[in-house]
Amino acid sequence: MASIKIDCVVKDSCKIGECPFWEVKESSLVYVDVTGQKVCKWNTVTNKVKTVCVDAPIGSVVPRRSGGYALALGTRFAFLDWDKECVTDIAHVDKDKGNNRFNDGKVDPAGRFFAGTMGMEIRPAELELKQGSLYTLQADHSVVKHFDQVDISNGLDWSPDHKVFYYIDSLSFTVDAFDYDLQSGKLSNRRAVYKLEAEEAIPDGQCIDEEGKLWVACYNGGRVLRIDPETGKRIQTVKLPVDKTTSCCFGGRDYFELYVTSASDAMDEEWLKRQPQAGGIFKITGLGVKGFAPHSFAG
Ligand SMILES: O=C(O)[C@H](O)[C@@H](O)[C@H](O)[C@H](O)CO
Ligand SMILES: [Zn+2]
Repeated sequence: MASIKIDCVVKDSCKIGECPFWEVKESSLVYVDVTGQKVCKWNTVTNKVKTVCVDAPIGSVVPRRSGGYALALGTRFAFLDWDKECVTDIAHVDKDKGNNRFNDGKVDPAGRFFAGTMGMEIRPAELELKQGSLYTLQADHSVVKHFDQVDISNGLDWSPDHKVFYYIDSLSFTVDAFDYDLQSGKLSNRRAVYKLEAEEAIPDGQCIDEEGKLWVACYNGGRVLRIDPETGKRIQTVKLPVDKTTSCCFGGRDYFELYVTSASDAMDEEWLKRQPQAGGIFKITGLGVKGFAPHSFAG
């Protein structure tokens, strides 16, 4: 097996880099800076980062079949025309919760956009609890609410056979699974499949590989974990040179590279001096396993 290599490939520092996905047609990585209020695209060929500023904290960006992107922005689902840098609002959630914002999101294999909300943080992981919900934006632009009582809605993905939905509510310190009905988009039978150890800190973003194992980024844990959801065991730990690893996705040639986002928010000068790459994007090669192309929102 090739040895694992970790490179900081984007040095421009995000406050909270999040929600990366690979865009094959431009060999680019698209991601957000949540509190920096930016959608970013790093072109791996030109090595340039292009950003579009938005008007609220942005939880997630996903590709859209008809072109451009769908966003979970503030408490709105919206569309982004990348070339015109134009955002169009589509639907509003959590109208009764003025202090909420969207967080992580991803598109299911049928083209539904899943994204969850949370209360606004005073500091990382310090917020009013149980304010969040998990939502789906359907292809017809209607919104479905799956459940509420969420602390920090975070990483999500689907099993390779599409029968299981994996989900992280960060402050439960577990990775959960639901039975998934792809036909209806309904979730049932919630259970925990992995409980984080103390040094793994806070579970944040996640993605699945072709073997059905989960890669979980650990906020304040400076690592990504590979979890076997069938056995509930951790198979592998890959440590990174920054503590605030936030999310990950597969990309690059044949989806063999794992890209990891990170945050620099709430780090003092001394901490930033020790970890000057905080907020950067990292590429991990040599894992010997590949992931999937992202799905695009159908509407
Ligand atoms: O990266 C995210 O998903 C959130 O936007 C962050 O706010 C972190 O999850 C949180 O700070 C960890 O506690
Ligand atoms: Zn996250």
